[in-house]
Amino acid sequence: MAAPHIPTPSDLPQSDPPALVEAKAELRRHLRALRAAAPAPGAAAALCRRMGEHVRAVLPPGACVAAVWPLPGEVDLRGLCAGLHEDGYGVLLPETPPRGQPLRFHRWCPEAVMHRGRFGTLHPDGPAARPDLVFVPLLGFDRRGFRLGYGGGYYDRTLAGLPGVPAVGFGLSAQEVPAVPVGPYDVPLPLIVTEREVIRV
Ligand SMILES: Nc1nc2c(c(=O)[nH]1)N(C=O)[C@@H](CNc1ccc(C(=O)N[C@@H](CCC(=O)O)C(=O)O)cc1)CN2
Ligand SMILES: Nc1ncnc2c1ncn2[C@@H]1O[C@H](COP(=O)(O)OP(=O)(O)OP(=O)(O)O)[C@@H](O)[C@H]1O
Repeated sequence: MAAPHIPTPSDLPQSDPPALVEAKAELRRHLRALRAAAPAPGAAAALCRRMGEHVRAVLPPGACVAAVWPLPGEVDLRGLCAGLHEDGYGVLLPETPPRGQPLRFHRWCPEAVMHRGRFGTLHPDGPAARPDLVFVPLLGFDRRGFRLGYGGGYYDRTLAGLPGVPAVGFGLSAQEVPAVPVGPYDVPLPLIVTEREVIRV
């Protein structure tokens, strides 16, 4: 059997084709509107609980988990971050670099000084660190593990630079769609946690 073809930067276009960019933008608008409706009571707390259970099942204390500091409208992971920190896990949060670069992760603790970054994000002061697991925020997702974010391509680029590091998508079940439109850089997530289930692809 022929070896699978792994695309390299030299044979991939620099961005998605225009029709795909438009299809993703349209779905983002739809998902943002959907998200603006109040989520089911308890759904965010249930999602955070499942995410914490997943970390504790697959990683020993001392390991580093990359989460995100909430942007408006997103599930708030700050309680999860505090709980993991309390249990001895390293908690990392992303610094958002200029578009085209991968995210840089910094260690967070409850006393951390937070800096304002691009697109309204906040990240902790302090040294950069390598995660042992990356939680990936989802605006939308499908059962094949494909995801849609805010369109920066940040996570696709970041995960491409962290081979072997488990990536776990997270979102509310209301964010599931039949099929996310995908391009050459979109790599499916092996695992997605929602408030209802853990989807293994
Ligand atoms: N909480 C959180 N942090 C995160 C992400 C995320 O999805 N959620 N990211 C995931 O990659 C990175 C930041 N990526 C982003 C990329 C683009 C935009 C953006 O274009 N924002 C628009 C408008 C947003 C809106 O319509 O509300 C803007 O600020 O103009 C925001 C974040 C890293 N940190
Ligand atoms: N590894 C990569 N190398 C080069 N270009 C990439 C890479 N990953 C994604 N891109 C390009 O970045 C652009 C944005 O990607 P996409 O629309 O998939 O973002 P997203 O996954 O929704 O955003 P995010 O990852 O920031 O949440 C697309 O044009 C895509 O082709």
